[in-house]
Amino acid sequence: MAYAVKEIFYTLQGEGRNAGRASVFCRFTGCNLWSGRELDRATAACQFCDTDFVGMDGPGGGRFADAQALAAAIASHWPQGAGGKPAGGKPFTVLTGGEPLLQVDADLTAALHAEGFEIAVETNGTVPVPAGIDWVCVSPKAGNAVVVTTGDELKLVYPQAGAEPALFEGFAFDHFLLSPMDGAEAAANTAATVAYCLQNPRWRLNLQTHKFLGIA
Ligand SMILES: C[S@@+](CC[C@H](N)C(=O)[O-])C[C@H]1O[C@@H](n2cnc3c(N)ncnc32)[C@H](O)[C@@H]1O
Ligand SMILES: Nc1nc2[nH]cc(C(=O)O)c2c(=O)[nH]1
Ligand code: SF4
Ligand SMILES: [Mg+2]
Repeated sequence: MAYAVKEIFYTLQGEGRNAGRASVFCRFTGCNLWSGRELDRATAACQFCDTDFVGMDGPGGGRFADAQALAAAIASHWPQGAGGKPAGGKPFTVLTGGEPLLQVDADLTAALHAEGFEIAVETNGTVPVPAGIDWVCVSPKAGNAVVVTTGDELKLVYPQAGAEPALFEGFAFDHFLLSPMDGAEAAANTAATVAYCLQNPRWRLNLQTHKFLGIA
């Protein structure tokens, strides 16, 4: 099938347990919880999104006709070392969006594995995960039923009325992370997140390090 991609870029993963790891980000167009238009934000199922995922007009974006074409485009962003081989370290890609699992399928994960990639996904947890994802990060959104209750890290934006952390503690994840909600109340949300983690040591603070580093 074809894939609609907003942008592809090479940076350090800014968040979660893979923070600091060199990564090719592939941002898919579109989300099931918001149109991406500011006019619709106040009535959307997810209202605090910090990301532009509309269209295919970003760097490296476009429509890719099949899985091989998209996997090759992602691979072209990984640095080449001596002899034209990938530079040291296993090539790593983060599939995000928008909601990547509206488009990611087993054809794409197989094509990325054939290119040598380890594959992470950032998902809102409302769509089942296809075969072949190596690292699953679920970030629940209040009011939207989570169907992905197993994975590697559960990264909850805090605070969200109706998505209190305790609701997710029975899920089967290796890591439970709390991210302060960015936006107008970022400073207060950061203080509240620190206080929550101090009171509830099961949860660890997650910071969006790329934002204060000033990298993509
Ligand atoms: C833009 S989303 C795309 C992936 C997927 N749709 C999701 O929500 O997980 C990537 C990550 O950014 C987080 N995020 C979005 N807006 C945020 C905000 N205002 N503050 C903190 N994290 C935010 C999401 O919760 C998610 O973990
Ligand atoms: N550096 C960097 N790390 C990220 N981790 C998750 C991101 C996302 O937008 O999904 C993101 C992003 O956009 N940039
Ligand atoms: S689910 Fe993810 S991409 Fe969709 S609006 Fe919310 S944060 Fe943004
Ligand atoms: Mg982001």
